[in-house]
Amino acid sequence: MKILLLGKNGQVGWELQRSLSVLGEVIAPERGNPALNGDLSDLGALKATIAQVEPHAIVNAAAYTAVDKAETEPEQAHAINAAAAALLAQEAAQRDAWLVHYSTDYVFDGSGNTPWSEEDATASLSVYGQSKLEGEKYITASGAKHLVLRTSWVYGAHGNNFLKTMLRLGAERPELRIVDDQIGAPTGAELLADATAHALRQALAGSPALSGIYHVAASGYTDWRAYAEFVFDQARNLLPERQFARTTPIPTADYPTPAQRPLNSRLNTQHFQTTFGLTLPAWQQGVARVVQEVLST
Ligand SMILES: NC(=O)C1=CN([C@@H]2O[C@H](COP(=O)(O)OP(=O)(O)OC[C@H]3O[C@@H](n4cnc5c(N)ncnc54)[C@H](OP(=O)(O)O)[C@@H]3O)[C@@H](O)[C@H]2O)C=CC1
Ligand SMILES: Cc1cn([C@H]2C[C@H](O)[C@@H](COP(=O)(O)OP(=O)(O)O[C@H]3O[C@@H](C)C(=O)[C@@H](O)[C@H]3O)O2)c(=O)[nH]c1=O
Ligand SMILES: [Mg+2]
Repeated sequence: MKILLLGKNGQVGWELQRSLSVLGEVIAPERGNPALNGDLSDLGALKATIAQVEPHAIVNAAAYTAVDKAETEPEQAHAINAAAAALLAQEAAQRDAWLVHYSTDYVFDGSGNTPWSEEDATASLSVYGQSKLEGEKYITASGAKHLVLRTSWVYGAHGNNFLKTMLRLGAERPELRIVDDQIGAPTGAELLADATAHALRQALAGSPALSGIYHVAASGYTDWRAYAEFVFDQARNLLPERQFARTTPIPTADYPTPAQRPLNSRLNTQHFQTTFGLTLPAWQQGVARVVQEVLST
């Protein structure tokens, strides 16, 4: 079993190097390596890499994830999140290989307050979300066997994310103003990588009928301010001698950003849990572990 992993140095890619290793040989090219190039902005090189590896499964954890920057770099976001996804799907279809790909809560407009299901209508508010949505559409239309895993608010000890930003800023400043009207589930890169490996194992052994879009996120939900407050509570318990910022809740209108973000990012994960027989734990569990890991390094 050969698995081609793209984006090995990202939050999720880093954890996939570990979690996929029990399924077979994981080949994870660096981008820009002339011998085996994993650059998603070079479609010719990407095609050659796939031809050289002849994988049974392609797992794509690479993406353009700079949400605000994407507003002024739509071509780059589109190239990585949509055009490269289309090529991966085409190459997977030709070889009858599985394609695992990640998408986002930002494909939704964030209306209402109930969790979004897979079949709910998409309407992205941002360039990033639109580019991810386009990538999804290419994949689902390609005929390739696919697992498109939509997730939310990813964090991990490795890489950049809101949790680590909070620990850094919270140690420097007395007060942080944080939005409390955007709700969602912080999802650990470790959880996502483990869930991916379990689902892919079943997909490889099972039927193409498992092919589809799935929502995969930790259970429960919070808002960004309450999430930050939980992070600081954990941090204060671990390091009582240190000071961490107090947080002040603000509405999204008071925190202007280039990209508009959905207010309701909750994802209904029932379909994923029942299809693959997995239980997605409460978001607090992984956050507590990663706070501990980050503060001990
Ligand atoms: N982060 C989040 O909160 C969420 C992420 N997702 C999705 O989950 C997936 C994984 O995200 P996450 O791990 O957080 O992302 P990261 O931003 O941590 O990692 C993305 C990786 O993609 C790589 N990459 C970017 N451009 C290219 C390129 N042209 N060629 C090759 N590699 C490239 C980056 O490389 P380099 O390090 O060199 O820049 C980086 O290692 C993505 O599909 C993302 O859209 C979904 C919901 C939430
Ligand atoms: C740093 C900071 C952020 N915020 C707000 C801004 C924003 O609404 C929210 C989160 O900020 P971030 O920039 O970390 O979030 P963002 O980069 O938009 O995170 C998103 O990334 C992409 C890749 C996804 O797919 C999404 O699921 C989501 O995780 O917190 C504050 O209110 N105060 C602050 O001090
Ligand atoms: Mg970000």
